[in-house]
Amino acid sequence: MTDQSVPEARTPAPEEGAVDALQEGASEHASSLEGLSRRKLLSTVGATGLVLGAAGGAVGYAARPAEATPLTSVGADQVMFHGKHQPGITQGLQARGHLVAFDLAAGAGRKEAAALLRRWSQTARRLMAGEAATQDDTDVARDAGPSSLTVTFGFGHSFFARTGLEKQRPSALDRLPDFSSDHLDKKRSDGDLWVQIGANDALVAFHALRALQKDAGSAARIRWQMNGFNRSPGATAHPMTARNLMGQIDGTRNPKPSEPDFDQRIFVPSTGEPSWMANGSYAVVRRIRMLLDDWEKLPVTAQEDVIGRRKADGAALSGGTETTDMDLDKTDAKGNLVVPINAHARITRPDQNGGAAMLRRPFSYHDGFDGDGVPDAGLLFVCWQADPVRGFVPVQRKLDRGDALSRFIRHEASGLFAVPGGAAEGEYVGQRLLEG
Ligand SMILES: C=CC1=C(C)c2cc3[nH]c(cc4nc(cc5[nH]c(cc1n2)c(C)c5CCC(=O)O)C(CCC(=O)O)=C4C)c(C)c3C=C
Ligand SMILES: [Fe+2]
Repeated sequence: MTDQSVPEARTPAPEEGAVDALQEGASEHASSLEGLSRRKLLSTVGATGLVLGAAGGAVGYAARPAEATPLTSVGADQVMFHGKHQPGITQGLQARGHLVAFDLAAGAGRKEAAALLRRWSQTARRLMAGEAATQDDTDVARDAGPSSLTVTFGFGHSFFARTGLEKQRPSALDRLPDFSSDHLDKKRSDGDLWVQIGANDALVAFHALRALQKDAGSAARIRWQMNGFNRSPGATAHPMTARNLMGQIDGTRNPKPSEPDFDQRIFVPSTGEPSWMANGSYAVVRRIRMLLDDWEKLPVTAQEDVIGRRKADGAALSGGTETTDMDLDKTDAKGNLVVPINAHARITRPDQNGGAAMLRRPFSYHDGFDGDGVPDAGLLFVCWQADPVRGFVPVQRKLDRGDALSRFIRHEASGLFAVPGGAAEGEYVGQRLLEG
């Protein structure tokens, strides 16, 4: 029963009286609480019908049975760290996200990078399983289950020169072209290493962020960090496509894993080049500010023309429901196209871009208000593809020439990262690059 791999410092210390209560029907569990992982503790007591909670107004952690309070599935949901692909690509949107870029420290090279990726992978595996990070865990995520935590690691263009691995740099990682409408802040762009953290609990996500930052030690320092969010699971009456901060249903036409060409579009094939990128993917990250003061002045019908879809239910302006195919040729009584020629959802379609497709998996962000009250809010646009030159780039080139949405958004930061395939048991992410 006891999981010796979990540091004692992270085990819950039941409040006085709590153990007594636990012993009613669960004495074997109460006596072996020491050493249980956070997740195992929750599921074990859950199975006995008892749930530990921090109820009762106690300061800090109080393992106290809260009768008939089930552990919600939000906390219990777990994503596996090991697998063919890294986590955090095909999973559903999480309520909380941190995007962080690190630069290797001066003097740190391939050896230090390998040790760092090993440490990071171990930490990510533990945290995603609901376990403690280290002996001196901060307890920030104590009481919570894994909460669908995912941690994803990527390498930026500059990583390869710093580690003497230029020959291993994929051509797909060539720098993105300049786009005429870009307003990029270089300090918040690019980076040697990129980490994406997502979870359905804000404390679980922050806990992972802090643990990974500590793991970086003297090998790497944070270059930039962005914090994002999505709707909380269970907030809507039934599962729905997400909304963004413009109020639109966003994600409707994302490629679906059930589609036959999904893997081909999103992942480097297992026989792909370079071989260390087998089953990996490329993430384009753009911090896109929404000019909400301008957007919110538009009547809803004008907003709908900008996108080409209805705001309420996401259906194409040509009719039907959210999932009905858009009729690009449909005209109204006056002969005008019902989906305007410059509508964002028309212009970005794969069939209008030589098949270019990407999996969009964004977080919204809000970093307060500028001095004049203008919101600094928008989309941390993260999209995944097997090759950005055939995914993001042609679509963004077209958007850069001006679609109807362009005057309401501004690209303020950018990054492109090679995200290797998932680590097998006993391996760390990027091992085939760093030790190959
Ligand atoms: C370069 C790629 C894209 C950027 C940048 C982008 C920014 C952006 N998009 C929205 C809102 C919506 N986008 C929608 C569809 C859509 N957008 C892209 C690409 C980029 N968007 C694609 C490939 C698609 C799907 C096209 C298709 O296959 O039909 C939609 C419609 C609903 C949907 O399908 O998701 C909305 C709404 C915002 C707000 C934004 C920048 C802030
Ligand atoms: Fe879009």
